[in-house]
Amino acid sequence: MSRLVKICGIKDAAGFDAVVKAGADYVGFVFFPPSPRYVTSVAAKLLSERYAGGPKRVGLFVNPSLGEVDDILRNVSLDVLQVHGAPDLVAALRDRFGRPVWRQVGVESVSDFPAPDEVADGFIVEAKPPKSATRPGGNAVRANWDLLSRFRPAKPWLLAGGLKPGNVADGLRQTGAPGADVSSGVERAPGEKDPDLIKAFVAAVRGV
Ligand SMILES: O=C(O)c1ccccc1N[C@@H]1O[C@H](COP(=O)(O)O)[C@@H](O)[C@H]1O
Repeated sequence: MSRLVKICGIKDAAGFDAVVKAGADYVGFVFFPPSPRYVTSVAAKLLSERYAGGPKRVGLFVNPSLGEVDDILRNVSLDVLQVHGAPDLVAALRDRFGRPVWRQVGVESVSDFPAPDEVADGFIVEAKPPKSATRPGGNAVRANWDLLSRFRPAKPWLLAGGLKPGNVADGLRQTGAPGADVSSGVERAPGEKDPDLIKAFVAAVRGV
């Protein structure tokens, strides 16, 4: 089985070009202003236009209003919406925008696993944020892989949280996840992507 790979938090041309060159399946733009990876929709559009084809564009939102997502989609074409928010919000976004919506979920126990009847098109699964965190994701915290080896949803999902080139293969094997999503593990400083780490991360996923 070929695993999927998403590189999230791209905000400049060097990072975008590295994702394309490495052959990742998805590139993520963070539309959450407090994040060091925040990018405007205009900047995301300019980056997206650097290549025809290439990775699918994922927009990351934290509890957005429908109006906010609408404004962003007027500027940049996104293939997938990745959302921190309740299942009801996911359903509303799917209805309104007619494109796949993935819900980002923090898991600490089996009771945090999404319900089998959730309408999301997929899940990004990571650890819950530490109490001191200023954002709900992208905190470089590794999920409980042993717990996730019991997560077998009917929908596609990506393992996230604290992944790096050196641990992603183990994470995928141990959890059986169909793919991986990374942000801080391919950075040299918060928000600054490192092309060599992006290349190494994608190669590590492809090697599983
Ligand atoms: O990256 C962010 O700044 C961010 C902000 C708000 C919500 C999610 C965010 N990132 C996502 O979190 C996971 C794990 O990231 P990491 O590899 O541990 O840094 C990933 O899906 C990011 O896209």
